[in-house]
Amino acid sequence: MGTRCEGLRDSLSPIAYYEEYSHFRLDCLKIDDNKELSMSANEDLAKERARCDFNVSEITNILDGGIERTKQRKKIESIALSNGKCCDVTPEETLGPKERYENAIRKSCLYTKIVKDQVLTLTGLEVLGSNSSVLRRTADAFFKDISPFLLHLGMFVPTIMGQGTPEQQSYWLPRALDFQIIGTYAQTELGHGTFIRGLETTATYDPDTEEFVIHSPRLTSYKWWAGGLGKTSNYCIVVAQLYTQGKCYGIHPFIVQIRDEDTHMPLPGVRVGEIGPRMGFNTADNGFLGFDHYRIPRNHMLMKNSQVLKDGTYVKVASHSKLTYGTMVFVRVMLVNEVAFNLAKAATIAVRYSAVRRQSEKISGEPEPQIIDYVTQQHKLFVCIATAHALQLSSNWLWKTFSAVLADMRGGNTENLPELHALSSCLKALSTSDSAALIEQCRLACGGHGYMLSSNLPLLYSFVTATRTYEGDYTVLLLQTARFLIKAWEQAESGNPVTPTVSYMEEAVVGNKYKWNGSAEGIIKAAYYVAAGKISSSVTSIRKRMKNGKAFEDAWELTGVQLVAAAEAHCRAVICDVYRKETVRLTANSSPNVKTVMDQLNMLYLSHWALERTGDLLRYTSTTEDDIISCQQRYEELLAAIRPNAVGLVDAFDFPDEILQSTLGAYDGRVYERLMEEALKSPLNAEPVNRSFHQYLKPLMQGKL
Ligand SMILES: CCCCCCCC/C=C\CCCCCCCC(=O)SCCNC(=O)CCNC(=O)[C@H](O)C(C)(C)COP(=O)(O)OP(=O)(O)OC[C@H]1O[C@@H](n2cnc3c(N)ncnc32)[C@H](O)[C@@H]1OP(=O)(O)O
Ligand SMILES: Cc1cc2nc3c(=O)[nH]c(=O)nc-3n(C[C@H](O)[C@H](O)[C@H](O)COP(=O)(O)OP(=O)(O)OC[C@H]3O[C@@H](n4cnc5c(N)ncnc54)[C@H](O)[C@@H]3O)c2cc1C
Repeated sequence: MGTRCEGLRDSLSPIAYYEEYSHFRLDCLKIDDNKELSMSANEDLAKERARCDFNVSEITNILDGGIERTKQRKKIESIALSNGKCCDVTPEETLGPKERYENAIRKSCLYTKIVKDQVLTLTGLEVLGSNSSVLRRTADAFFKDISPFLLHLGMFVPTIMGQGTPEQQSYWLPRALDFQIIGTYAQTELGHGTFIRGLETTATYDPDTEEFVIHSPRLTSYKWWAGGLGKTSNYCIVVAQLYTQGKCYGIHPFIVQIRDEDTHMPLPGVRVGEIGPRMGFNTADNGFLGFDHYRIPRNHMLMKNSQVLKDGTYVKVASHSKLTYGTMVFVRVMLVNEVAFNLAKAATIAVRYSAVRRQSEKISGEPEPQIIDYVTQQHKLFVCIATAHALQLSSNWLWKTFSAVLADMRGGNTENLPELHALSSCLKALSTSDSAALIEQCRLACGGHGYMLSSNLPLLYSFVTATRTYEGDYTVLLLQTARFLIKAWEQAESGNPVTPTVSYMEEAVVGNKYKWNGSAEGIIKAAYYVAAGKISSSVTSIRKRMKNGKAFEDAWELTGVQLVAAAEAHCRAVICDVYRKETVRLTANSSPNVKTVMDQLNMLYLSHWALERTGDLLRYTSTTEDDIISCQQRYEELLAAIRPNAVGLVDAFDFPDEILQSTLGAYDGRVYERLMEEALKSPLNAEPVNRSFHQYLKPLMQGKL
């Protein structure tokens, strides 16, 4: 698929295996003689591109954040892709767990070298911050699954940057950025993931030696899950309960060396390993880690937010108690972009495939239509394109909000941190949950072939569905947002000013019912009214329960289902609002056809969610059945209007084949040829008869077992 890259045949044993079976493979390919396997591009896709009525690169530039950023992305992509060593000769998913991991390390080192030698010199450190999505895109040309180094750049480095003092940063960052050390982020334990105040690993300060003693008192205190921890990392951030002068001060981050820098052997007092096969992330050596009274120097505690002095005195530096959670907030912000990118990939695969695939007859005896011409298929797919746009634009907006709050906090102002926490929590929850569901929808839209790993859809799903859990589970994060919403509601009720993202409450607390109008702005306002209605209902339930004698905590817990729904509705309204405003802003100077198609996608998203939430609209606004009927009609008109531009729209995501890594989604649409090429690489096709025939089947068939 894409350009197959050679040149790595001697680096791994599976390659030799491949060499052997390639004779058999060549035999099979004799099918070529019958001209069944065509090398030319698919005609239907070519026709689709010819009928697209807008300038594809204009939308690419909008999504990239401007023409200059597109140019820079393409430059970085071409550096990485022209290296010619990115692809596997043997599909990575056909390797055993050990070979797969070793292959992932080989590719990670290769990729890191390219980034260090060529990309960083071109872009500077910026590529690790707001521009890191470029690295993520390019990395996908190397990894179908996950790089074992993901947590190094994704969390180890950001934690040092966010939690270390300037001195600690100047000591650790050069080593980490130069990959002299490789680290990860070990917070979750066997016994606790969500409730981090309940973590059990301890870090007890010993003033005599000026060291911390890191200890895992019981099985449930073992660190569990950290990516790259099992075999790759020699350092990691360990989050542990800090004890000094006989008192526990709660969880704090420490940099802990776990393996010898030369031999890579686990250090005495450290027990580390890999946690075993998982649904996805199988090349990321997620690990476990335990300590037996393991000592680290005092200055290995990351001390930007709080310090332990030589004599053991604890000093709180930060002005907000939750600043230690900063890395999690940062990664939640990054994840919105991450899942938008993965959804865009899935949409590209499924839309291109649906233009190539022909199935059934609309009218008996007539040629089979492209499946993309079924309105039900359009219903499955176009919302995926629209959601990828919605999340991409929301992620850019969230990044700006995050950067502004960070700048405030550098000046000591943490006033906007609760709003940022509420926003990043719900956007992380919804974006990951929507993307996982829609990627699965893309897979289902591709029928049986979507089930093939070579389509890349199953791997995309297994990766993205994990994002719903890690970095804060969906429900738990929505409940965090709900805390903020309920407080804001109470503020609005008592006539006090509220922050911008909840300003809709000021109007809603008065008790007006919103009158439906089908414009974009009308639907957004309705969405805010639904959110307000759900928040108001939750507040009423909590108060009623408290009136009946429940404590606040119990009343809150019993209202949990409504609170999650309220936070979901709030976040949906925010996404709809941001998506609309950003679309209008970003297409202000676009050519008319780009403006039209972007507006259609935006309206499709808004109508889709209005129809999905019909019950809420009928309950919390004065929307009527006739309004719903006209919304449905508008939605179906939009499907028809978008149809001719569907392939152009996914082309605008601008994924090179090497990054898409899909038999079904490659640019030229040679779907069937690629499926067969990939099938022939299956290790089971290495020989005409498998040895199990002689060992088991034959004796069974001949009654000799
Ligand atoms: C080639 C590479 C390129 C690089 C690019 C990278 C791309 C990136 C993509 C991918 C990389 C990443 C891959 C990652 C892999 C996975 C990593 C992991 O999973 S690491 C583990 C994460 N673990 C969690 O997230 C635990 C979730 N749990 C929690 O966050 C907390 O325990 C929580 C929030 C559920 C409760 O915390 P409480 O118990 O301390 O807090 P309470 O008592 O409930 O609240 C007190 C107050 O503090 C606020 N609060 C809580 N958290 C806050 C926060 N973070 N900020 C501000 N306020 C917060 C609350 O809202 C509350 O506020 P009021 O009192 O109501 O006003
Ligand atoms: C692929 C993957 C990679 C990961 N990588 C890392 C890593 O690198 N480093 C790291 O430290 N961790 C990592 N994790 C761990 C991850 O952060 C946790 O799994 C996650 O935070 C959820 O915690 P948990 O597993 O303890 O689930 P639990 O908290 O046990 O949740 C189980 C269920 O209980 C519910 N629940 C829990 N608490 C509440 C509540 N208060 N109210 C209502 N419902 C609740 C949840 O909604 C969920 O349905 C990774 C996880 C995965 C799957």
